[in-house]
Amino acid sequence: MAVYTDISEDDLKWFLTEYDTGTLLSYKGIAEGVENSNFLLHTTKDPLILTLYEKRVEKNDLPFFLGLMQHLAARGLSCPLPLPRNDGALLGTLSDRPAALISFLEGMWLRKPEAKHCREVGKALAQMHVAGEGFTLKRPNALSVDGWKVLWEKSEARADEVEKGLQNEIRGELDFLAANWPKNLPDGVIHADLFPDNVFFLGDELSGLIDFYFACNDLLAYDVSIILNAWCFEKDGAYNITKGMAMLEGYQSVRPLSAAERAALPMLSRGSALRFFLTRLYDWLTTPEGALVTKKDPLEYLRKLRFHRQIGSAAEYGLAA
Ligand SMILES: Nc1ncnc2c1ncn2[C@@H]1O[C@H](COP(=O)(O)OP(=O)(O)O)[C@@H](O)[C@H]1O
Ligand SMILES: N[C@@H](CCOP(=O)(O)O)C(=O)O
Repeated sequence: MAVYTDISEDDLKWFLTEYDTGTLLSYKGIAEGVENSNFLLHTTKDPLILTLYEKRVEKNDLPFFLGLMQHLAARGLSCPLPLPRNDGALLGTLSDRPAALISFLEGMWLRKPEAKHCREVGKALAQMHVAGEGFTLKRPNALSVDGWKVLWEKSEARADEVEKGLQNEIRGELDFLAANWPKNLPDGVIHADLFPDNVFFLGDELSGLIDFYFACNDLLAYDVSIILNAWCFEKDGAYNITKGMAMLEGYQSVRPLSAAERAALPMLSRGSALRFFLTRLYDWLTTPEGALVTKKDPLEYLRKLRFHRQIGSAAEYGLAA
């Protein structure tokens, strides 16, 4: 699932009068996704995605997300483009939610990505980092070290229900990362959630990136650590160095990592594993039984975090010297 808010056909038709979309032929809710309600619309013109922004998305951040998609698309990155209303605004209101129409991107996400796909993802992330230069709006990363503490405080008391000993382990990890978090690395606009379900392929060719709703300004190499975590581990928890090597080669074919970024990669990977552990843990503990949304396993990211703790240098991820 992600259809948290239902819409009526009459309300949708009324909403569309503000846009140059052609006539509505059909619409349906999209089951995938976690954060927002998404619908696929067929009209007499191009197909469109309608997104209703739900409670975890801060309304004040929407101009950043939608403006970023425009900025990246204008610089040649394949990503959805928000459709302006007749008055030029990118946002409207539907069923009492902020709502936007964005272009439909062809392709589908890969359930079993291989090393060749990881190379394409690395390359596309670097292209996004380069294309993001010059984007003037700013959005600090709410899910970095300070945000992790806030999130942890909401789950801490019940953490041992998920695994005994977690309270102590995570407290120690947060203190360690706060004391050792890298500074003075190159920063810019990062995607911050470039998981397999947010990258579309047509055959083996990457057709585009979606879901910019965690995008923010942060360390570029932190985004690299996120894709290593999201793409390069197998279902049994093993790190696949062939995938890591391909991904890092793909990234560096567009934007070579500096020596300081390379050295920081194990720490950044530890941090990004903790970040996804914490959001998943919070959702795990708070999503009511029977809710239609599929809960993601926090322990998957705890295992990744433990793996990164014993990494000596980025060469162990497959980073060429
Ligand atoms: N621009 C798009 N083109 C095609 N499909 C899309 C597009 N945006 C979203 N989708 C579909 O909607 C699903 C959920 O979108 P996503 O942005 O990941 O939602 P959420 O932010 O709720 O996680 C995607 O997996 C995809 O199937
Ligand atoms: N990628 C995150 C969850 C966010 O889901 P998305 O559907 O918005 O990409 C995770 O796996 O924990």
